[in-house]
Amino acid sequence: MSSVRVFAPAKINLFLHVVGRRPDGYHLLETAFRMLAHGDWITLTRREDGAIHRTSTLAGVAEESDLVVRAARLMQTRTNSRFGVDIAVEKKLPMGGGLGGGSSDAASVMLGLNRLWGLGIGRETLQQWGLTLGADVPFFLFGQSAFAQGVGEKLQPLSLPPACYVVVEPPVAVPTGQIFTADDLTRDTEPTIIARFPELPTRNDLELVARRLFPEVDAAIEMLGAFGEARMSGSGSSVFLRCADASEARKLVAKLPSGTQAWIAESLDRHPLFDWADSDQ
Ligand SMILES: C[C@](O)(CO)[C@H](O)COP(=O)(O)OP(=O)(O)OC[C@H]1O[C@@H](n2ccc(N)nc2=O)[C@H](O)[C@@H]1O
Ligand SMILES: Nc1ncnc2c1ncn2[C@@H]1O[C@H](COP(=O)(O)OP(=O)(O)OP(=O)(O)O)[C@@H](O)[C@H]1O
Repeated sequence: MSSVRVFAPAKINLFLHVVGRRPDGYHLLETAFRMLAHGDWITLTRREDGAIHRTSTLAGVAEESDLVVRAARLMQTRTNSRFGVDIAVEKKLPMGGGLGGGSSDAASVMLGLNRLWGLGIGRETLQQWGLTLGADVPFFLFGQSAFAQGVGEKLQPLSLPPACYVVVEPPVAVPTGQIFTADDLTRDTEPTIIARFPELPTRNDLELVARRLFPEVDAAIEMLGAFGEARMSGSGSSVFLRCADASEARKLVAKLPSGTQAWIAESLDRHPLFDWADSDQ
């Protein structure tokens, strides 16, 4: 095998509570992550000369700072692999959309190279390495619905019934750092107890700040909220709503104003590359 085409799913945060702040300024979170069957596609072609290249373009992101290239370099450095790779990304997920697109791309490259370069690295090791690329990367490597603590790296499996979601992408990219540094962000939500989720009331603590700073997010929550409990994912901008089934989701999307960027996706219980990580000894 010298070439693989791999999927990089979106994630949504079913809730997101900010429960504290670390001395380095990073925030302690409690969140429930779930993957969706909608995402980017990445083709990895092994190179024998050790070079790592991105062969597609991504507006505003230079090759060396692209998370797919950084993920490949990380795998090469940590394992001393003699192989290289050409990476082509078919980008479907918006940047600054709160759907973890960049993190998911990075995780799929790590899993893809684990197989393409014959590395056999264990899942927990990959999760530790992945955290250096972004807070959401360990979740995608974990590969199943999860309750997360810390900055998102302490993960426990979460059993959730299958569900269908409508996701609206407002026409704006939200910089995550701008939301976390806002003066009016509340940082003292009581820690929740995983055993009591989903009975306990939850919310996304980043939502109020994002709505204030980005009117497009506010408008999307108002629009989708007319049909049920619409919620923002991550630090925004995307907004999601759970529907009873795909047929209800299609009816709902048909009622949205023309020009709305919206899609429907089923939940994904297992990452398609889950088996490409070994278990740690
Ligand atoms: C909000 C979430 O999407 C929830 O899943 C993630 O925690 C965000 O993860 P991410 O996009 O990978 O964020 P990063 O690129 O690591 O962080 C961007 C900036 O957001 C702030 N940040 C991020 C995560 C966190 N737990 N606390 C923070 O304060 C930091 O200022 C950081 O410099
Ligand atoms: N392959 C990549 N795909 C997307 N963004 C990338 C990639 N590589 C680097 N980036 C940078 O990372 C930033 C965050 O991108 P990403 O799509 O992960 O945001 P997000 O959907 O808001 O994620 P999160 O839910 O983690 O906040 C982008 O604005 C971009 O500058």
